[in-house]
Amino acid sequence: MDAIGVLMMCPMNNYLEQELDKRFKLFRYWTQPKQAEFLSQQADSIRAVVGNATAGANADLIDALPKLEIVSCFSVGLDRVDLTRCKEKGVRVTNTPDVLTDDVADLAIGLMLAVLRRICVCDKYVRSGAWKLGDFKLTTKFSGKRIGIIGLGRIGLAIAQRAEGFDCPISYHSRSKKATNYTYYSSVVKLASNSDILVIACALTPETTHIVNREVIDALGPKGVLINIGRGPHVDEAELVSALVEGRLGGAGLDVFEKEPEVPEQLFGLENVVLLPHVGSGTEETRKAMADLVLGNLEAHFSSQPLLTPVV
Ligand SMILES: O=CC(=O)O
Repeated sequence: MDAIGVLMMCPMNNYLEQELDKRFKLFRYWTQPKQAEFLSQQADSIRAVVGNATAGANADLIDALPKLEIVSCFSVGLDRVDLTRCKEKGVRVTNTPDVLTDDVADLAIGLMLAVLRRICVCDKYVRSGAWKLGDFKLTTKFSGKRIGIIGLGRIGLAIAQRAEGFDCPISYHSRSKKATNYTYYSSVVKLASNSDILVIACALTPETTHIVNREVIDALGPKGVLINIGRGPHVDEAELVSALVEGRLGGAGLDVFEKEPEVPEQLFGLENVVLLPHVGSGTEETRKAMADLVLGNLEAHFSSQPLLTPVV
């Protein structure tokens, strides 16, 4: 039997790439100089697409691949996959939930601590020799701060559980109230006005795009801190930047940006902002577990076994 054609959309993980190469006929989309031509030439041999948070499968790609059976995402977020088109065409979709929850939640707490305690600025202070000239200024206590979480799914819940260890009261906003003792707000603005730290941990959908807008930022206020470990487009970034520059927001810890890897340069000089290059799940352990899930889903699909983490 001919090897099964798998199209990988962009470089994402060396181990995953090597294993795909061993088990399938792997096409690397990013190495194709003429992608439209390549797609029409290989249209009949590609049966799977492997995408991630940067490049997935949009309607054009799905339509260009008539033999496509499965999109296996090396990410938990599926905002780069046209799920509606996949459903229409009977294309299965999988992602990598659970295995990355700890890392993303750990990083969210790390960002809160880094922003409030100015950890990155302190590090620069020591390295630059400034400490010899005087002590670092006082910062803001983290333990006990009121945490508001947008999205109480797996990751939101893991953040809440960690923050409880710091005696932080937890509230949340989600589409519906959950069976928990945390305080529920049906409005994001109300959540923000009752939080010291607002964390974005929901999926990116048309409904959650710019869920953090000027009104929410103003409700969080000049002492409030925004943490985004979700997706850049959850936040109206132009509003965020002006609020930070004008001192209308107390600080921000951002792992994601609207047009990453482009990051607004106005943020570079701000001490109350911590900027990370979308590394929520970026540990050796977790990326290996994510790769194994992608491979496991593909193997299951092509041997007619139940998918490990089906979405569609
Ligand atoms: O951003 C990363 C993911 O969705 O897994």
